Amino acid sequence: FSTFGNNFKWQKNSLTYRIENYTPDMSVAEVDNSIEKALQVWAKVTPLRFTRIYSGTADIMISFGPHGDFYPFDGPGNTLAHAFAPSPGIGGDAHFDEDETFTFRSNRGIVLFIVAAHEFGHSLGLSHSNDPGALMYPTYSYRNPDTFVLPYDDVKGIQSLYGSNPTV
Ligand SMILES: CC(C)C[C@H](CS(C)(=N)=N)C(=O)N[C@H]1Cc2cn(c3ccccc23)CCCCCCNC1=O
Ligand SMILES: [Ca+2]
Ligand SMILES: [Zn+2]
Ligand SMILES: [Zn+2]
Repeated sequence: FSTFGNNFKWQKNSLTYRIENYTPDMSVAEVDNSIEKALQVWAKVTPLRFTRIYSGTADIMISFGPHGDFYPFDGPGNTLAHAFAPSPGIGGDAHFDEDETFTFRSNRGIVLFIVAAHEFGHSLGLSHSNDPGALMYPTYSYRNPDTFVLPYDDVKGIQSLYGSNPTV
């Protein structure tokens, strides 16, 4: 695993997130569920807790499609999404490329849950791993969201920043 360094981590365990808009590829409920599960992947192994807000500025602002920062997207395939390391403002935000076809669990598209879990790794301070089985490996690979378990390399990485879950 690798991180952006110890000064690129949240100084609080309670974080807010906001889903600013939706992809037409999936139902609202499927997008909400994919995002919530992707955040729970990280909450399960750390003291981090996530609260959804519906207006104003959240720590993690989630959006699909054109979004006016310096990283325009690149059409279907290629880069699927990007996210910013912890910091005020755009830090933590996750942007998904609307040119992708996102799916809930089908491998006939890009599984939003997997991409979101990877992006939130960045939002929390992880950069890439060279372990091909790691969630934070630089390239996407299909995994069934219903049976997904966070690989150990990613658990070590996130716990190196935030420690383990005090309730288990
Ligand atoms: C890990 C993801 C969830 C997030 C990362 C982006 S990020 C910033 N969050 N680390 C991602 O999109 N990686 C590319 C990397 C990539 C693979 N290829 C590419 C061809 C061109 C450009 C990029 C790529 C080869 C062809 C396959 C293209 C489709 C899949 N794309 C990827 O896996
Ligand atoms: Ca793309
Ligand atoms: Zn962006
Ligand atoms: Zn990445």
